[in-house]
Formats: sequence, structure tokens, C-alpha cells
Amino acid sequence: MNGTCELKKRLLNGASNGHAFAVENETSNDQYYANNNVYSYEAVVNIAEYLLDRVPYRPRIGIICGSGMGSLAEALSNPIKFPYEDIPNFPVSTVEGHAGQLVFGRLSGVPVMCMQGRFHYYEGYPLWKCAMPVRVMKMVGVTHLIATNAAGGLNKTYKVGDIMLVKDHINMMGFAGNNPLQGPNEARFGPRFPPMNTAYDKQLVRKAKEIAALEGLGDLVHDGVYTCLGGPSFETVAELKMLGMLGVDAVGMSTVHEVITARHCNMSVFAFSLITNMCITDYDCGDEANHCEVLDVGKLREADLRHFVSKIVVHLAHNM
Ligand SMILES: O=P(O)(O)O[C@@H]1C[C@H](O)[C@@H](CO)O1
Ligand code: HPA
Repeated sequence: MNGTCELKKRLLNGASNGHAFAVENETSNDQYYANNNVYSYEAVVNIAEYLLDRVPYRPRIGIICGSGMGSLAEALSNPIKFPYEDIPNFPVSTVEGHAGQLVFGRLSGVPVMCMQGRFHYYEGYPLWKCAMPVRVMKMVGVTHLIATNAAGGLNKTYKVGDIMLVKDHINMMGFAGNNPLQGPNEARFGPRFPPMNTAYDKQLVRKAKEIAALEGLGDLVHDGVYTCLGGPSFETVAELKMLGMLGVDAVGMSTVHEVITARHCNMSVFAFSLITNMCITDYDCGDEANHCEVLDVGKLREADLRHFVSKIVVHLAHNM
């Protein structure tokens, strides 16, 4: 241990083998944040304080609305809305089907905070920026994240309109070296190397299946593996065949970086995908994936999703 520290000291002093070492570790986190325009801990706290000064209660549940699923936020009673452009230092939504506001309110009487519009990598935001609002949620007092998304169904047993409870993910962008936790670790959020084998709350997945069955949605619900690709182009047939072989059940362009960020700061996570289209894995099929269809299916399932999410929120509120 002492030997390691001694070696580290010598390396930092550039004293090994007579070579001068670049002393990168001397660059403080603050400098890194400033140079790379990254949100520091204090910057996230400032955003949270802006919200807390304007909201008279402290939600413990945060919801991220997927494409075409913004109506989840419209179900909140007495909403307090913060358009992203009014929140100091917040990114703005650029995708159709993502209204671009934080909404606080009560869902079936339970205080919640909703992102009505999320950020995607393909919009030009780095992953840490896409996921930054999750840290704002944490600072506001959220302990449980519900992340929703629209996704293409790759598992052949799924149908358009089904709901896939996410039991695990494959971080494809992480395979390519892109992760929202890249850069110096901010220990006040969480550890340098957070585990991900327990990313999705198993008990909640089980409970959500029970709730779905009780509410007459049982036939629609599956559990499966989600992956996020960078987008915005939809997948080729070969890419989808490859993802199928890897064990992916649904393909999207979000959620994974939010879940990683939420788990890093020890939030409990529940996520589901609305299957808005079936992935095309047949070269002879002339159909094409398109965003309109994604939004249309969200609209069709609006009432069911609201009902499902409000039951989950009530369950969480009684069991936190
Ligand atoms: O925000 P989500 O992941 O629900 O949106 C999906 C992925 C793309 O943004 C879009 C494609 O139609 O829907
Ligand atoms: N692929 C990727 N993202 C998606 C899809 C899809 O088929 N459908 C909705 N979001």
C-alpha cells in the first residue's frame, strides 16, 4: 500500500527514469469542469435550488417521459411547470414528441417530478449532459426513478403496443467508450466504479407485472433487455440481427445513460419500453421505421400508460 503511494508520488512528481511526466492529475475537477463545460456538483445544486424555491413539496419519485408519452405528465394535478429554457443552465429539447419542461404535481395524490421531454445523444448533447437532469432529480430529493421510452420490438413474441419492463440493458455506446460518467468522478454523487448488475429493481419489476395483471394489462407486459443506440438513424437489418443474437429484446435511443447516472447516485430504478414498432429483420420487407408511427402508438396507449404508471407510483409511495 505504502509502496503504491510512494510510486504514485514519484510519478506525479515526474521523477521516474529521469523523464518529465505530464502531471495530469494536478488538473483539479473544477478545471476539468470549466474546460469541458461540464456541470459541477455546485451547478447541479444551483438548478435544484432554483426548482425547490418554487415548489412547496419534495417529490421522491421522478418520471422521465419517453417519445410520445408526454401525456404521463399531463395527468398530474395542480402542475407546476418549468419550461427548460426558463431553468438556468438547462439544455433544451429539440425532438418532436418531447415538450421540453419539468412538471411537478401529484399523480393519484403522490408528489412526483416529471421530465416531459428528455435529451438524446443524437441531438448533439454529450451523454453526461443528456443525463444531468437525473442528478437534478436526486438533489431535489428523488429516490426512485421511473424511466419510460419508446422502442422497437426485436423479440418476435412482442407486438406493437406491448410494454416491456426493462430487466437489464446492454450499454452499446459504453462498448464504444462512451459513458455518462466519463471524466473525473464526483464522489458526492457516487463512486468511481458503480456496479450495474443490480441496475433495475427486481422486486419492482415483479410488482409491476402483478399490477399489470390486476389492471387487465397482463397480456401486454413482458420483461426484457433494452439497448440504446446513438441514433438518429434507425437500424439496418444486419444491425438488428446482430442485436437479436446478443440477447436484446427492444431497441431505442435513450434511457441507458439515465439509468447509469441514477444508479451512480444510488437511486432505485424502474424502466419500461412501449413497443411502438416491430424491428424489421427481413430483407424482403419494404416497410420502414419512422418517428410518426412511434408517436402514434404512444397516443394510442396514452390511457393505459397513465393508469399503469399511477398504480406503480402509488405502490412506491406506500413502500418507500
Ligand atoms: O425518448 P425515447 O427513447 O422514448 O425516444 C425514441 C428514440 C428516439 O428518440 C425516437 C425514435 O422515434 O423515439
Ligand atoms: N429503433 C430505435 N429507437 C426506436 C425505435 C426503433 O425501432 N422505435 C422507437 N425508438
